[in-house]
Order: sequence, then structure tokens, then C-alpha cells
Amino acid sequence: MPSRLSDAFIGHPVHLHQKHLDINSLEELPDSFKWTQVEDINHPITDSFMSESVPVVDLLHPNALENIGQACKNWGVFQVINHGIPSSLLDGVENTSKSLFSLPIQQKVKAARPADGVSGYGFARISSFFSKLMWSEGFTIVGSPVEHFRQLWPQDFSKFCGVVEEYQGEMQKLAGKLMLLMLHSLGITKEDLSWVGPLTESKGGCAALQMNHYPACPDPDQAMGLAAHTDSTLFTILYQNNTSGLQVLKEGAGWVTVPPIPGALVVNVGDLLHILSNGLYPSVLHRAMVNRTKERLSLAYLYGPQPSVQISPLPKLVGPSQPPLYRPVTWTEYLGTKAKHFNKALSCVKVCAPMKGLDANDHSRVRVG
Ligand SMILES: C=C1C[C@]23C[C@H]1CC[C@H]2[C@@]12CCC[C@@](C)(C(=O)O1)[C@H]2[C@@H]3C(=O)O
Ligand SMILES: O=C(O)CCC(=O)C(=O)O
Ligand SMILES: [Fe+2]
Repeated sequence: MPSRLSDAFIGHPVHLHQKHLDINSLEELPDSFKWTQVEDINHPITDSFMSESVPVVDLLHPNALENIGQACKNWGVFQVINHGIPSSLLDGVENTSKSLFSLPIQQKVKAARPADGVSGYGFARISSFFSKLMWSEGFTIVGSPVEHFRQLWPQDFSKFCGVVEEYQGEMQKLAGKLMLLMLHSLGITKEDLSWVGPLTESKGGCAALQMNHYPACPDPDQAMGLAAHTDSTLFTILYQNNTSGLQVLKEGAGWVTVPPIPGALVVNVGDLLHILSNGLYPSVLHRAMVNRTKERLSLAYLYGPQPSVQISPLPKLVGPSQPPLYRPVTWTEYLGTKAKHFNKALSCVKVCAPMKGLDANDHSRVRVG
């Protein structure tokens, strides 16, 4: 069993239909990018419930803990302000990402993600589950960016590495803080924390940094930036530039746009926190839409435990009336399950097979593509 995140996909290579087509230079939307099931794209009640908006949590507010708990329970997503990440650093990584995606395609493919690897340039891994292509390009970094950045920018890779490494360091600290807050909000006390020690020690957490680029799109109504998915993480911290596009699925409200707030970060619950909380904090289904005139950039810090630590419902949250709903699973194992079963992965690690039609958290029912 591999214990490095970078080895998680060795047994699960992704082969895409159309390799490295440069979407930055297309003036028309090719058929291969037309998501014809319009009802899937424009969910009937998309954006119509403006009264429902994603919670914003001020980390310096005395009620931060309670607000985080409510947001995780009811939404699976919130925006965080006063998080302590300097705006100059956010600008720095946004500019690094802009420079990266502005490189000529021949240069970007020099750092292409190998079929069975995790790091590098390419279309989203989940593309293989859809017959249509997504209007986005991505760059995934696990560990040091230096090898790939040297291929991209033989001259000035070190300044870009510096920015990314600083961002990884700051994100790791923030993720540790958020993890503790989320656990506290679940009623997990200091004594219980020894059990989750490997999760929260600074060297314990592990992460992937995903840069996403959604170029302006000639026909945004028929295109999909990143198809609906949940993240295979404990949680994800997402920075988005000033162009909206991220939407989350909220029961009873449909797809709700997460509006960019300058300097704010979006935190969304992933499948491993869903498991750890025994379903109390459900992972949120989300997607990215595209824009006719504006390009969009996002930067996701996909945070998880050490890849070989077993994650299972917290003992304090299970009992005779709340049996554990999920079996223990490592991050590596779960990424493999996701690579095979995509949005059915969570059901695959469920202890009892859910009765047909009764599992509210079975995201596999959302049909896309
Ligand atoms: C640690 C992770 C989490 C990954 C796989 C690996 C590195 C890249 C992540 C993403 C980022 C984009 C969406 C997603 C669905 C994708 O295709 O690649 C994510 C996936 C997951 O959350 O399952
Ligand atoms: O671009 C976005 O807003 C969403 C990106 C995302 O969901 C991801 O990288 O996992
Ligand atoms: Fe995501």
C-alpha cells in the first residue's frame, strides 16, 4: 500500500480522449465541449433562491466555533474572513497561476501530469467519467513544485517556487487551525484529540494544491468548467479570483453561487470529514461554471490526513443509537475508490448498503454528462 500521496494513482491511470487541446485559443465551442443535457447544467432552480447564501465566518468573532459547526452541518461550505493569510500572498499565488496558464501549450505540456501520477498539468482527473470535455485546465502540486516549475520556467522557476512554498506553509497552518475548530465544533475535546493526533500534528496533514484556470468561453451556456463532484479530502480551502463560477448544491435551494469576496477563502467539507463525522458534516457537491468575457482562476488546497492513516467515524460520535455508517479507510485507498467509482465512492465505503432511494447523501444520483 503506497504511503505517499503522489503514489495514490499508480494503480488507477487516467487516459483522456483528447490530450492537451489548447482551449485558450478556441473561438468557437467544439461539439466535444457541448454539454447537451442542458437540464443538468441549468438546474431548474439555479440561483433563484437569493435568500439562501453561503455563510461567511469571521475567524476572529467570538462565535466563530459555533458558526463553523452550523455551516458544516447545514451547508458543507462557508467562506472565511480574518483568516490571517496576507492579501499580498494571495495576489502572489494568483499571479503565479496566471503566469503558468499563460505559457504556450507546448511549454505547459512539458510538465504534463503522467497518466498514473498526481502532479502536473492537464485536464481534471474526473474528465474520464464524462463523454464531454470540461472548459478548464489544471495544474496539481503535491510536495515541492520545483521539478515541474523548472520545466515550465527554466530561467526564473525559483521565484515562483518561493511563492508557492510560502502559500503551502500558510495553508498548512490555517488547515490545522480549521481542523481543530471543526473537531471542537463536533464536541471533540482535547482528551479525544490524541486519537486523531496524526491528523492534526503539523507534519501529519498532507495536501495537494490544485490550480484551476477557466478561460473566457465563447458559449458558456453549453459549457462546463468543472463537473459536479465532492472532494476526496477532509476539507478544501479554495481561493477564487474576482470572477464568480463556483456553485454548491444546497438541498431545497438548488445550485447556489459562492460569490467571490475579496480576500476571503472558501472552505468546503470533503468526503473524509463526512466519514469522520459519521455523516454529521456532509461533503458538499460543487461545480464550476464559465464566463463569456472573463477568465477565472481558482486555487484549491486539498487537505487530508497522512495518506496511510485509517479514517473512520469518531468513536465519540457513534453509539448504540448512532452506529458507524462508514468503514475505516485510508486517504490513499479512498482516492483509489474515487478514481474507480467517482461520485459513488462514499456509498462504496458505507457499512450497510443504503436502501434504494433513501440515501440523501448519495451524490451518484446527480446525473452529469
Ligand atoms: C488529493 C487529490 C484530490 C483530487 C485528486 C488528488 C489531486 C487532485 C484533486 C482534484 C482537484 C480537482 C477536482 C478533483 C475531483 C480532481 O479531479 O482532482 C480533485 C480530486 C478529489 O478530490 O477527488
Ligand atoms: O474552481 C472552483 O471554484 C472549484 C475548484 C474545485 O472544485 C477543485 O479544485 O476541487
Ligand atoms: Fe472541488
